[in-house]
Order: sequence, then C-alpha cells, then structure tokens
Amino acid sequence: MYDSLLVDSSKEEFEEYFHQLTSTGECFGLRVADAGVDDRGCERGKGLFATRDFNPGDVVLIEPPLVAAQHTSNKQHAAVCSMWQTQALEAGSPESFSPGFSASTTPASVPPSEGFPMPETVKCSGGCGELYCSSSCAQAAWSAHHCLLCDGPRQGEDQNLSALHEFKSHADSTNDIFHVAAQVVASTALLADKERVAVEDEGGSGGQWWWWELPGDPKSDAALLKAWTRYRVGWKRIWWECVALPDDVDPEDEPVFRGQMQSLAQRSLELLSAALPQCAERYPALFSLDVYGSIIGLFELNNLALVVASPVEDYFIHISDLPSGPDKDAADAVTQPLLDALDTDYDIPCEGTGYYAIQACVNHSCGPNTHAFKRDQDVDGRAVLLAKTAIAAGEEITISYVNEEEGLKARRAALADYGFLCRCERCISDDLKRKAKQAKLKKKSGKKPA
Ligand SMILES: C[S@@+](CC[C@H](N)C(=O)[O-])C[C@H]1O[C@@H](n2cnc3c(N)ncnc32)[C@H](O)[C@@H]1O
Repeated sequence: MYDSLLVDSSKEEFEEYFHQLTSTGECFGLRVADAGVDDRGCERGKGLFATRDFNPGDVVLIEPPLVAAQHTSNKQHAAVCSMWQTQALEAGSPESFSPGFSASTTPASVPPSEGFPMPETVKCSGGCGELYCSSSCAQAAWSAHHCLLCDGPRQGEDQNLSALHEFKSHADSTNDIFHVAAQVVASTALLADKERVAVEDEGGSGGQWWWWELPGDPKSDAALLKAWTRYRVGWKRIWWECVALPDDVDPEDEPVFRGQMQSLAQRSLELLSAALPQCAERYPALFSLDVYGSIIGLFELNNLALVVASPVEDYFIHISDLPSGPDKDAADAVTQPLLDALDTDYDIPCEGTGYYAIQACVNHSCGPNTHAFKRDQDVDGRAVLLAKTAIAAGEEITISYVNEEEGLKARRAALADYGFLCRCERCISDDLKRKAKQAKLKKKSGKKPA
C-alpha cells in the first residue's frame, strides 16, 4: 500500500484537483497544467498558467497554507522580543521593562497608540501554550491536525503524551521541518478517518465503523489514498535522496551524509509513531519511512518562507511618519528611548515555513514575472504573489527560487537543491556569454576551446 502513496499523480488527477482549487479560491484567472520541456528536452513537470491578463502589481495569487509552522528559533526569540516589545509599549519607559517585568508596574500610555491595538493572541484550547492570531485560526488548526499533536493537559485519547513531548523536543533540537511533517501525517490521518466514515455512511452503517479493529484493511487504504490526494499532487522526492550534497561534504562521504539524514528521519518517525499509536496502527503506510521521507522532501522542494511583520514595527513606523510638530516631538520623546533600548529587536517578525498547494506549482525563472510579496494589508500566513511584469493569458507564471541579483554560477549553486538546471532566457544568454568568454581566454592562452 505504501507504494501507492509514493506514486506521482496522473495528469488527470492533478488537473481535476487544481481545477477545483483555482475555481474556488480568492483569485481567478489561473490554471495548473503540464509545463512541457525545456530547450534541452528536460521535463519541467506541472506549472501555473494565466488564463487572463494581469498588469504589473496585480495580485496573481493569494492562498492559505495547507500546513505551516513558525521556526522554533524564531518562536523562542519572538516570544522574548514580543514580551519586551509589549512591555515597552505598555510601560512607556525603557527602564521599566525587563524579562522580570511585573504587572504591578504602572503603565504609562504611549502616544498615540489607539490606532494600534496589539493583535489579540488566542491560546490553544488543549493547554499546550501554542498561540494563534485568532480563535478561528486556533479552531482551524485544532480540527486539521492539532487535536492529535497538542501535548497540553487536555489532549485526546489518541496520543501518548510522553512520546509526543519527545517527538517535539527532537524536532526542536534537530530540524523543525519535522513539526510540519507531523502536521501532514496527522491531518491526512484525520481526513482519512472522515473519508472512511463517509464511505460507511453511504453503505448505510450509520457511522458504526470500528476502525481500530481494522488496521490497514482495504476500506482504510481507500480512505487514506483519497485523503492523500492533496500531497500526492505535490512535487516530491525522498528527502535524503533529493538534497544536494553540501559543498563542505566530501563526495566520498556522500553515503554517510545521506545515511545520517535517513537515520534522523527514522528517529523522528519512531517518536511520531509512538506518539500517535492508534493512527500508526490504522494507517501503517502513512507511517512508513519512505512516505515520511517524501513528506520532508516535499518541503525541501516546495516550501515558501513565511514572514509576518511585527505589529510593533508598524507602530514605530507610524510615529516616525507623523508630520513634524509638537505631537510628533511628544511622541518621539517617548518612543525614541524605547527604540534605543529594543535596538535591533524592535522589528522581529514571525518567521516560519509553509506549504501552499497552488503556489507549489509555480516553476522557477531567473527573470520571473511574479514575486512573493506581502502588501501592508497582508498580515496573516497566506502566500501572496504579485505580478512583476504584464502577464498575458496563456503565459506561464514564474517566480525566482533564488536571489535574482546573483550571477549565473551562484544562481545555479542555489538551485542545486531543487534538482534542475535552469534554462530560462536569462540563463541561456548568461551561459552563452560565459562560454564566449572562456573561448576567448583559451584562444589567448593558445589552447583550443573545449
Ligand atoms: C515548486 S516545484 C514546481 C512545480 C513542479 N514543476 C511540479 O511538477 O509540481 C519545484 C520543482 O519543479 C521543477 N522546476 C521548477 N522550475 C523549473 C525550471 N525552470 N526548469 C525545470 N524544472 C523546474 C523542479 O523539478 C523543481 O524541483
């Protein structure tokens, strides 16, 4: 069964899946289709295409993530910084804030902050301490995957709490991509349960389905396959096989390097399986090492960095943009010492990573026609693609996976992890220039050009 989870989707399957997504999302004028081959005949997989014209600056795509997580290091840093930032704003005086700040300190209000209420954070109802930007966000995460991954006192019956703690601290100390991989596993298991109940209901059983007595039975397999569609249609390879060998690893040590990655994933999966024993029993294929490796590989090849600006920064920018005059002077007198004390921590954004189904279909170009860019109003975790140039109906939508400012060599090195050689117009032209330069140098030195 686990082989079926590793098979790439057929053209019909991905077209049907993405047709539904692109016709119900916030954007229109998009289609996912086969992107054909490059000038050397190499397959480019699927791609995103415009079905209408876009002007420069238009929003081409706005899409919520299927799964996403804040980086562990940023979570810890941002937690401290946001506490300091909030203390600074509440206390209005740099002397009065410190990690030991007490609520009894009399807060003096900062001017004029009425237009900048701090976003209300909502705590996970399971009591694990996870914070969300709204109750709808908390509820959505709970029903999608967090009801299985919450390690607070109010977790459900499906978890082994100590193994869950161990899984989380292993991910924190090794690679926080395992947190997102766990979201994929948990959400797929929950979706498969729903599919299974729906099938049973259609059969007239009234939902009387005792799945825990039927590990890996054909109905569970069929439900799992259906639930897996959203990840089967994603471009993926097994993590320890697809990652490019880093420059500092001797090619002779490649098998050891890949073996270490595999062992790391295996340990993470063992902990996750122990943490969710009933799911692992019900859907053994979902908990197989190659499937887990392909989930992590999916992230390597498709993930989008997620940055949500600090609302505290907006406040400081607002003060700095006030027109000159007594109001601005009074505000600056309060905020400048706070800014000095916060130093570079004043604008720490929330940073993480997310997987977006449609955005993940966008192929790379070193001269792309869109870029991922959040406008002032985009203050949540959705991906936003804006048109950089005019895009005509029928044209392929592209973004740059790497820093476009770099030269050909650096761009190629950065793209190595994605496993393809870019043959966009710019790369072809840069490559011709490079070859002409090499030939000139060889001619000068008397050698025949290669
Ligand atoms: C984020 S996915 C893009 C969608 C992908 N083509 C698919 O079939 O789902 C990234 C992968 O697409 C392929 N790809 C992206 N841009 C490409 C390009 N310019 N030329 C060839 N392959 C490309 C590479 O295999 C890369 O690892």
